[in-house]
Amino acid sequence: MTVMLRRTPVWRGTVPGGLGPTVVTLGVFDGVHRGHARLIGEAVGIGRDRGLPTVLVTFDPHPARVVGPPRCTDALSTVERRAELAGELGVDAVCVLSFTRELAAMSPLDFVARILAGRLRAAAVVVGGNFTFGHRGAGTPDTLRRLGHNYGFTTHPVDLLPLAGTPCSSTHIRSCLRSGDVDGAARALGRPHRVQGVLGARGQLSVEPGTAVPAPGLYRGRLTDGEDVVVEVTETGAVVVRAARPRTGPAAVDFLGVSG
Ligand SMILES: Cc1cc2nc3c(=O)[nH]c(=O)nc-3n(C[C@H](O)[C@H](O)[C@H](O)COP(=O)(O)O)c2cc1C
Ligand SMILES: Nc1ncnc2c1ncn2[C@@H]1O[C@H](COP(=O)(O)OP(=O)(O)OP(=O)(O)O)[C@@H](O)[C@H]1O
Repeated sequence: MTVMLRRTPVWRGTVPGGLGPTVVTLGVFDGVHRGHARLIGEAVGIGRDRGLPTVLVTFDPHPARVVGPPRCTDALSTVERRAELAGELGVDAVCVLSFTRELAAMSPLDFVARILAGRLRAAAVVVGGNFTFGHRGAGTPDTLRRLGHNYGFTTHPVDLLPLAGTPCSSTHIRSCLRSGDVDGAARALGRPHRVQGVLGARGQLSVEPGTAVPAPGLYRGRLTDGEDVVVEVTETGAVVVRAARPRTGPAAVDFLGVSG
């Protein structure tokens, strides 16, 4: 288990002693979209009311890369960016669980006993109404509520934030990006979609494999140092930044809209 504390770059190891009891919110949280923000807001509120730290528990890689039917899991954010955004929303610590086949095989009871109650000493658990966990996704918010009676935590299922009739979801944002609808992605995220990577001499932005980039086309973008740029996504999915002031090295570009 990796733990990242706000203003601490990366903490690797077990949950630091003295962190618990905690308020825990659970899920992948890719992109930290507006629905996730509702959930995190609820968790942070409970943490403040009870005087407890709020811990966001996330999974890496995306569980759907390890188990279940294949589906698009292109990453809307790196784990570090997820942690940064969660920190901005008031989360005190982020635990990254390696989603392995071994973890996937854990029963809901084992996950609660060993991880939620055992290591995190959860006093409250906040999840979306559609959250599932444990082998074959058998655990639900109701399972958490029942187990919580024995393990001493309260369970807080949160209604899913809708977006034009359907729940706001990472899947919806990935689908917006695949069709080049960066405005739709931004509406669900609550901010422009950001792609991080390393800028090369000809403006090419090298990104981690499996990063969600918009459909091929030309976009208005902004580098995180504030410069407005044109960004081309090529037919092969390469990202090329056309900046007046070329530079190289680590960079991030926000997709503001379609160009032209
Ligand atoms: C301990 C544990 C075991 C899991 N086992 C499975 C599994 O066997 N099959 C599966 O499709 N998903 C499994 N999952 C993934 C969950 O169903 C779910 O995708 C994950 O908890 C992320 O929730 P979210 O999609 O609401 O963010 C497991 C999750 C956990 C925490
Ligand atoms: N629209 C929403 N409103 C409130 N909570 C949400 C919403 N969408 C997801 N959640 C909750 O946020 C946590 C993280 O969920 P998850 O990362 O699976 O989001 P997602 O957007 O549904 O992802 P994906 O589309 O990839 O399945 C879970 O507890 C989930 O129930």
